[in-house]
Amino acid sequence: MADGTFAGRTALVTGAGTGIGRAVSLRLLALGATVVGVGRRAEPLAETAALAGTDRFRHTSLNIRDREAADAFVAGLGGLDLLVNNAGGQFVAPATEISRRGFDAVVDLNLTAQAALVRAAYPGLAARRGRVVTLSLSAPERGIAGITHSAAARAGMAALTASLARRWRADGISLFCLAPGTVLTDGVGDELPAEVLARIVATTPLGRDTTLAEVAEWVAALGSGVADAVSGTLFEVDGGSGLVSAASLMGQEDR
Ligand SMILES: CCC/C=C/C(=O)SCCNC(=O)CCNC(=O)[C@H](O)C(C)(C)COP(=O)([O-])OP(=O)([O-])OC[C@H]1O[C@@H](n2cnc3c(N)ncnc32)[C@H](O)[C@@H]1OP(=O)([O-])[O-]
Ligand SMILES: NC(=O)C1=CN([C@@H]2O[C@H](COP(=O)(O)OP(=O)(O)OC[C@H]3O[C@@H](n4cnc5c(N)ncnc54)[C@H](OP(=O)(O)O)[C@@H]3O)[C@@H](O)[C@H]2O)C=CC1
Repeated sequence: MADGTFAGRTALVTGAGTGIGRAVSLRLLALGATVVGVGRRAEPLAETAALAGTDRFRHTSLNIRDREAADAFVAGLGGLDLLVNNAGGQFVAPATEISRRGFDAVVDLNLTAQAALVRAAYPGLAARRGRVVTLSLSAPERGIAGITHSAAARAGMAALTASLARRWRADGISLFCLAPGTVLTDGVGDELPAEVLARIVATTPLGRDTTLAEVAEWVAALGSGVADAVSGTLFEVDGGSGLVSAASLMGQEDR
């Protein structure tokens, strides 16, 4: 993306204090955007602000699962050029060991709360003919044993994105899902043992992880408008890992 691509544009990035959300925020800022970063914890957001070194980064503690607070916050932003629905995640567990509360928490974070953010952002996006980029997982519709709750939620978000794209085209709004392969963030490191991560990366056809810089550039490109001939699509920017990793994150004994 060329310098200044986002000058005068405003983006909301969820999960902006860590990993992918931080990298995306810094890239959008470098391209001239004003970025509103949210997450539950103030400290990582403040670290992103220090790295950004510009008053074009504004940050606020917000739990996107707190529906009333999230709706009010998004409404208060007014016109919005880009929503980056990045806050998400799950825990790895056999399907038979996921409690009702555990299932609900993951579906709430990765589908219901993300969908509510998109809904809340609609007036602001329509005012600016804006875009939505939702971070997702590769090939959720082909199944990912070990994170069945998250695969179900991400497939739901992909379906919602496609459904809204059909209707919101008339308002000039484009929506995308972006599934990176393995991005070696602290978040994924906390979630999966190092040997599992190494196996996933080693079996990726490209032979490596997806870098933060690659993910950030893809989000910037999708958010910029260069891809507006497309809408409603899930892009798998994963080095082919979705082709081979749909089997299991856990091993054959998973139920
Ligand atoms: C993996 C492939 C590539 C993907 C990479 C990434 O996504 S990188 C991004 C990586 N980053 C992230 O993933 C970060 C985002 N993740 C999160 O914010 C949270 O982990 C959460 C949303 C998944 C749960 O949020 P919350 O605060 O609502 O959770 P809570 O503590 O209140 O528990 C609710 C229920 O869940 C249950 N439970 C929890 N852990 C386990 C477990 N290991 N086992 C079994 N169950 C578990 C817990 O027991 C409870 O049920 P119970 O016992 O009452 O019946
Ligand atoms: N890393 C990878 O290999 C891959 C990652 N992804 C997806 O990309 C996204 C970012 O992942 P990554 O950067 O690696 O992981 P992180 O764990 O670093 O990022 C998750 C971010 O979301 C925020 N967050 C979590 N829950 C909430 C909430 N309820 N309200 C507000 N913010 C919340 C966290 O901040 P806080 O805790 O302060 O709220 C954190 O900043 C996730 O959706 C992840 O599933 C997809 C495929 C692969």
